[in-house]
Amino acid sequence: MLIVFNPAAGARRRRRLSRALDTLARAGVPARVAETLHPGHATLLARQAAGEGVALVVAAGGDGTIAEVAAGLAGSVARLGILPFGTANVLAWELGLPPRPEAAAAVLAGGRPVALRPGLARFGDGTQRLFVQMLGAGFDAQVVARLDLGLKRRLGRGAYVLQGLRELGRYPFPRFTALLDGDAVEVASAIVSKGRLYAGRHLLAPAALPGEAGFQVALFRGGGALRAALYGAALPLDLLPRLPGVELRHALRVEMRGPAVPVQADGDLAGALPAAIADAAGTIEVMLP
Ligand SMILES: Nc1ncnc2c1ncn2[C@@H]1O[C@H](COP(=O)(O)OP(=O)(O)OP(=O)(O)O)[C@@H](O)[C@H]1O
Repeated sequence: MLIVFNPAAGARRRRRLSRALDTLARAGVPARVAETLHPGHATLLARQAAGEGVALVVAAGGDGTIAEVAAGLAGSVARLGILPFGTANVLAWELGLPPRPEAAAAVLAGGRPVALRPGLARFGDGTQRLFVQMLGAGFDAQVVARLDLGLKRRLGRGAYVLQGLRELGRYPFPRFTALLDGDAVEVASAIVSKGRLYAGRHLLAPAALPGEAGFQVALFRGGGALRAALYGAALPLDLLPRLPGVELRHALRVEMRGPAVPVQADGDLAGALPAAIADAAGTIEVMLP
């Protein structure tokens, strides 16, 4: 087993890592640790490990680290493990993974593999981005783009709230076109989701099913600071999907065109529109309880 550890993800991450390693050692499971040195490094480390025949490559970090490791494992038979040490850990909540390092390590040692079907975004500049949980275009990506890593370390998820409030006053909410299996909708923001949850444990897409082909797409037709503030307030109450102006639809393919609004994937800035999103070519087996 190789553990790809992102030292920049989440809080108290080194202590969490040593608690997970203790559990693995007690269970007699050999584990090697490789630290990421820069964004994107986890993909290289995972790809190399899969090429060397490592059977289980573990992402120790948040959703961004998981997505990077998954991108490195795509097309191989290596399995994905998760030690949820990030800030929001949306995928871990979605999959029912335990947050305590000891319990998460026990899943690596004795869990069952389940197929995960990531999404893949292709951008107009030719770049591609694999994502495991969700991709957002518009306001949420603007918040992610402007978020300072130091602030995130100090405040955790509160940093997103603070940055969101800052962006309310300056984001212009440009409209763009989302094509859902060819059907055009004008929106101010859109979130293309594999799962039910968003920004931690908050409900975004109640109809999402694990392993399902395609995506649940949350369409935010109206822009403006007031409306975005309302959506932000509704999110922790799990009321967002029920608000007027929020529409949820299933689609196998999503294309987004228009002004170059920012796009985030799994909580990290990924690029700007235009983007075309579909399921990635294969599945990846992830270890679950
Ligand atoms: N050594 C490093 N220094 C700085 N950034 C790094 C390093 N290694 C990886 N990264 C980047 O850190 C970013 C954040 O990681 P990640 O998403 O895993 O944690 P998080 O943001 O705390 O958690 P979550 O996404 O669950 O909120 C990723 O974009 C990753 O590319």
